Amino acid sequence: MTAQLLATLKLRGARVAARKPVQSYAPDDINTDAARLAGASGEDVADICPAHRWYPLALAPPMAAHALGRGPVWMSEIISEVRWPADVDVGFVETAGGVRSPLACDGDSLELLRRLEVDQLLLVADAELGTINSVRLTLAAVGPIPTVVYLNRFDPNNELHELNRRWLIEQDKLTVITNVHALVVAIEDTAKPPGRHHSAARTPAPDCRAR
Ligand SMILES: C[C@H](N)[C@H](N)CCCCCC(=O)O
Repeated sequence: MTAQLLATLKLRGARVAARKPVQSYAPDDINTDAARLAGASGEDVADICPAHRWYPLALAPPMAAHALGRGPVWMSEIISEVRWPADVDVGFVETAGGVRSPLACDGDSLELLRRLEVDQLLLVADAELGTINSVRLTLAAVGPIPTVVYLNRFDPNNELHELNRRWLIEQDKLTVITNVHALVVAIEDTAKPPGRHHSAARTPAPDCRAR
């Protein structure tokens, strides 16, 4: 979804950039998140996610790093590796998992958003049963960051999807978007260049003891 969003913004003339500070993925996944983002933004994939932050194992990144025998992942390091080109209108930071999913031994996606001073959250949620709970829990964790909720795989003919959408708008007073074109318009209306960024195991525990 982020890749489609980037590609559409770019087609409409915006200078876009994406960052994925760390990625983990199934070893047979040849189209990683960073590769998809690079295909959409036109950037070098290593600018999106440095090669040494690729962990080919479907676990949270610090767990994957440990299981692969790689060094520990630290928040300060992955944050210091996030650099933006000078001439960008909209920058996206893509996290991994949910906001409380570990990104590093000493921090999660929520901490990344805070430390990067993200000024807008694009919360991608499933349109299906359970979405209201997960949206509410996420927003409770995140606190007062302007947020757009995007309901992924929304089918307007699906009554549950439509009831979920209306509940989040009417009861929770959220901005809820269900198609990429409406999302593009919302982002174009509110985008600020990054600097203020925009956005978005069964193995042994990782060794996070020593730096
Ligand atoms: C491998 C997968 N696609 C993601 N990159 C990692 C998701 C980690 C979730 C961890 C958790 O919250 O328990």
